[in-house]
Amino acid sequence: MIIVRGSVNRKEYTSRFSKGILSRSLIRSELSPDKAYEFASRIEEDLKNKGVTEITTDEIADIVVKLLDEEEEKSVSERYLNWRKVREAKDPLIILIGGASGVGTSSMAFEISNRLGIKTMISTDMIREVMRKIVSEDLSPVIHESSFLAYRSMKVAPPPEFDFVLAGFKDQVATVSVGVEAVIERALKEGISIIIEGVHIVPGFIRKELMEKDNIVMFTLTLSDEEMHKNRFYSRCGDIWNNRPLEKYMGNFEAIRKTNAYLEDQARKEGTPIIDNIDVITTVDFIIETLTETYGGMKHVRKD
Ligand SMILES: Nc1ncnc2c1ncn2[C@@H]1O[C@H](COP(=O)(O)OP(=O)(O)OP(=O)(O)O)[C@@H](O)[C@H]1O
Ligand SMILES: O=C(O)[C@@H](CO)OP(=O)(O)O
Repeated sequence: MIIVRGSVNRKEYTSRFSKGILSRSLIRSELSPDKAYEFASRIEEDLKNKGVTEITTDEIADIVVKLLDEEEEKSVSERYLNWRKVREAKDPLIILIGGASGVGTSSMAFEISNRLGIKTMISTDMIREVMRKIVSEDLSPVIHESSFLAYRSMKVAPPPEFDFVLAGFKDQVATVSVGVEAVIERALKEGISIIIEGVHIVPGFIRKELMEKDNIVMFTLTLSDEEMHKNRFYSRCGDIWNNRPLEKYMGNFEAIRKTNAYLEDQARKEGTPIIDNIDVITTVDFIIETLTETYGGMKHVRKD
């Protein structure tokens, strides 16, 4: 039996060498499950042949990187190392992924959570749903509508020179942002990494003293191609569990595109990393590389 020594959140642990655990971290680096399991089996076999009975996670990582560099593209070992940088950091990582309805924030959040092994993920739609139960429609009518339809329930119509769709959208975002900040503060207090995604993650709406922390990183997803954006709604409505009617989004597509343009403007104004969410791998690589540049720097890697 091979004993593995490692540490998580500065707590030392020992466990038996597991091909399954090693395979999962290789799959996160975009290796196919079969190849990941084959690599894990070869590494275990090699350790046994050398009579190794105890090894550290860092030593395993060195063996993995050497093998990946010998047999795979450089990008695979880079992904593997990026993932370890983020996991070894001493501060919890709070990733905020915003974008207009249908752009792909939920899907990208799921991909990133898999790639980085971040287990906690919440959507701003869920936060809004909780707020709807607590805050009555009389008190805050704007949160009881979709973001792109919030204008319909504004108590006072905006001045004629204002865009009414964006006036309602901003009202709802400002209100739901209070809930988003509460989740961020709780994650910081508990010391857990989390991904928060949704239309209410808008640059400029989260308190500056939170956004100035370099373990809180926001991304804005956009879709410059309107047809591709429309197709995203068709694709989502094809999901078997989907109960959101396609007509609602197609019938308000122009309003949704206005929120997309507004999100882009806010991202440019606030210097928020923005990506055209055309392709899953490109988007995920962009987010991971940006995180590694900002968050993965030496100042975050655990010293002890
Ligand atoms: N990069 C991508 N490439 C191809 N398809 C994508 C991509 N991102 C998302 N999709 C698909 O687009 C559809 C909408 O994605 P998703 O549900 O994540 O959007 P959303 O932004 O969360 O929407 P909403 O905020 O309204 O829930 C889904 O069917 C998803 O599979
Ligand atoms: O408010 C919105 O824009 C969307 C975002 O997902 O939510 P709903 O499905 O309630 O319209």
